Amino acid sequence: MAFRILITESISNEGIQRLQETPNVIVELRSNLDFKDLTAIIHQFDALIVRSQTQVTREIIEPATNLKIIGRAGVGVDNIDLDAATENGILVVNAPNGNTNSAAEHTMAMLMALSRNIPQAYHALKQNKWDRKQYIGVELKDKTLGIIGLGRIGAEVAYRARGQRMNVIAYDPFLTKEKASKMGIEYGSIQAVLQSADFITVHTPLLKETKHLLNRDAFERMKPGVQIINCARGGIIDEDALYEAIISKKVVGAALDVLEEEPFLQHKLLELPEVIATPHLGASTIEAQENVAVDVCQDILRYIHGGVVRNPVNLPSLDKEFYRKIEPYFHLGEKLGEFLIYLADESPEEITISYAGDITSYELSPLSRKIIKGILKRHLGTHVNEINALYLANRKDIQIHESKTSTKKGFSNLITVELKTKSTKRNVSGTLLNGLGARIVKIDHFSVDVTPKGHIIVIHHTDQPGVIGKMGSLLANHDINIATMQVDRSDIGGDAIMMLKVDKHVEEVVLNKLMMLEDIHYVRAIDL
Ligand SMILES: NC(=O)C1=CN([C@@H]2O[C@H](COP(=O)(O)OP(=O)(O)OC[C@H]3O[C@@H](n4cnc5c(N)ncnc54)[C@H](O)[C@@H]3O)[C@@H](O)[C@H]2O)C=CC1
Ligand SMILES: O=C(O)CCC(=O)C(=O)O
Repeated sequence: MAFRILITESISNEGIQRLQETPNVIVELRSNLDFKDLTAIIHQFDALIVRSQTQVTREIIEPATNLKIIGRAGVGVDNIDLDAATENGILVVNAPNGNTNSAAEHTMAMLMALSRNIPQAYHALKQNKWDRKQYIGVELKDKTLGIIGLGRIGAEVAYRARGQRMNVIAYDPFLTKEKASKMGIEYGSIQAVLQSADFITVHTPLLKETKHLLNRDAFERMKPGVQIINCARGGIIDEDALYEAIISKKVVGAALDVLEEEPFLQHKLLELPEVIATPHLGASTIEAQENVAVDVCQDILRYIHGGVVRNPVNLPSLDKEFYRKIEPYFHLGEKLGEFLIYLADESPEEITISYAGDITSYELSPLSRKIIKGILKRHLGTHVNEINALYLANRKDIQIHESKTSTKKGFSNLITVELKTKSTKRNVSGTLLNGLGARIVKIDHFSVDVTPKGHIIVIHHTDQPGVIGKMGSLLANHDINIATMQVDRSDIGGDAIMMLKVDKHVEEVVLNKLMMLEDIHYVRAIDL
């Protein structure tokens, strides 16, 4: 079946072409959709690509029953309801690197236009006013630029501002004094930035914690005559507080590329002569648009081809080399989860995943997600995937524990998954045998050696002469061929387990007959 991609905003052809050239991919460009149209057609698509204007809310995501991936051609994902995407198992990818330069350059353009009143002077000239007194500016040299948020763009702005011979002071929760000093800038608390800067530029994402970061209280702490730049997100600045600070002359200029509601046309801030603005142009360069379109489209193609996406937003990111090494364990882990859930008679309450041996040198959370997916998918079906596995487990009040030890437990690598229900605990262990692939090597306290693939019957019985024979005859009577058999027991005449690999699915009626045989405690038919 074709993979259908909907693109709702203008993105560079460089990216679109790559999608269009891929066999079995259908691309629809629909930049004129309103909310209602989008809600009505979204179920037809496997992927959605947006920039910053399309609001991908829960109301869009919930009817998107076929949607698997949302690509954001840019950095900020505040227009996408990530919780709703994660809950619905939809991967979100973005393009975080492609527009860094452009946004940093735009910030510098705004800073310079602001300090020299360029837009206002140009506007006056266009109205035949030759006014040189009104538009006296200030030099940037030796002024202090305060940067709040020293990530990709903030750091690029810092380097450029140093080039303008400005002093730079920055606050970012991840910035250290050492890192700041290596960059030739000063490390400061947010208060220090607010109090000492002549110009303040914000470069954080819009989050709960950064909403109205520059509020009345923040403006009060600033130096009189400060100027403000926002090329990040509307909402980081409280617009009413900024308006008041300009009216009171505390703030003498503001350059805004973004406002809380976009598109913005008739905003009270735009009426103030101290405010200059652009219509969210930070990333609007040929280069940035090509970069982000190519990056996001390539990630969508990687997804289609089963590869590792580079810029996942709601999944841990995996590097290619790491993925190559851990991928065989993904298969084993998911199969262990699928196997184990068949042994549980009640709903799972706790899942404990224990890793032992060399595998513990890797970051294991992606593997744990696969195992949990394997456990949940028997009851939740294809709805569960590695994106929402943790969320769904959480919603079902299943506790997840993970432990690891580099000490080898009989195998160079061993994964043990334990499933606790109200009345039982069952566990299964698996390993990757060098050159031989995945094996289940332990079920509860019994040792086995079974490939986690195909049709398997697990029989728990009492170790008695004749049990195996009766089983074999019953299966033969139903035309079920046994391919391999494994038996282990705790002691002579004690608890025993039998694992039969058979050539076809075993029907319920046959299982019931097996259960009726003497000395049988339980029987499970597992299809992996
Ligand atoms: N105007 C435009 O067209 C564009 C806007 N952007 C926006 O620019 C912003 C920055 O983008 P990037 O630098 O790529 O992101 P980034 O993720 O590389 O950097 C964000 C930084 O903000 C810091 N931060 C988070 N909370 C903070 C807080 N409370 N106080 C101080 N720092 C905090 C983070 O630690 C991080 O270092 C984003 O909001 C993004 O959406 C990005 C590209 C273009
Ligand atoms: O031009 C765009 O799509 C907006 C870019 C942007 O704001 C971002 O990447 O966060």
